[in-house]
Amino acid sequence: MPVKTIAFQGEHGAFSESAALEYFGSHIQTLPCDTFEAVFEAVEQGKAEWGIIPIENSLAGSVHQNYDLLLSHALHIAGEYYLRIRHCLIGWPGAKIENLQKVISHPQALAQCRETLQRMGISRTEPVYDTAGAVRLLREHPDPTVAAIASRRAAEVYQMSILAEGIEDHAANFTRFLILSREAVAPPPSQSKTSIVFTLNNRPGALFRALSVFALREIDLAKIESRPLVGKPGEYLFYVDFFGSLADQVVHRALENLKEFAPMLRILGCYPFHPLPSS
Ligand SMILES: O=C(O)C(=O)C[C@]1(C(=O)O)C=C[C@@H](O)C=C1
Repeated sequence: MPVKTIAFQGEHGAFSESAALEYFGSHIQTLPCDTFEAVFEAVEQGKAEWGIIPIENSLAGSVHQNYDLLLSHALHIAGEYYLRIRHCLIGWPGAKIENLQKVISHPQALAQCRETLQRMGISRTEPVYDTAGAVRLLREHPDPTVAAIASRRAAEVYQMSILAEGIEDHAANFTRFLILSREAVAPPPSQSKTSIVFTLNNRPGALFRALSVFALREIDLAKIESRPLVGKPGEYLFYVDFFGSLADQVVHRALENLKEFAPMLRILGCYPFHPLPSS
């Protein structure tokens, strides 16, 4: 059986790569990409069968750029995966936490460890495009006063020392990843989630009315996110995830109802739901 290629943003050792390996299994080939946009393009152009992107974190919140990319590209959400994010403070062998002057990492990782860094007396941080890339940079520029935040795997890949482990501000630190594909997966009959995006005409109660199409049918919402509608200041796109499958009559009826007054409605994907693991 040919090996499947999964595109992810970052370098070998990134959390996105760990999520891909856990979701698909270790027999896959991973394709590092510089940007999230490049992940979407790799899947569109057939360089990878699937893509994997972070969409939200339980401490630092949503990855807004990926909501925007879901809209500007025609890929489908084919799955989701929650990864427990355990951050390490990684430095040069012999480096000491008390001598650190700067910590570099992906902005999401810095945000997830902000309070711990403060407690350690480290106030200077610098964003880098991914966590594993921060460790590689550290390796290329030997300096015992600089450390990176990344996974244990990244420390192993670049053979650097772990100065502290589990430095996230809260142990319940999970990032939800989405799996992207060119083709929509067949709606799973049960235990599914569906993701949609829609616009509304701004009038009193518009969002209340939109959400009532789900509430009246007892469809359980999982997440709502709003993003600016580019070109129409003051207007928004609403991204909603709910429990249920496109194969369910009740979901079908809710979406037909929403279409009656939503100027735009797009289904981003219907996929097997992945439970949040316990921390
Ligand atoms: O930099 C990485 O290792 C990534 O995979 C990116 C990313 C993110 O963008 O949220 C993924 C998981 C963690 O939340 C921190 C960083």
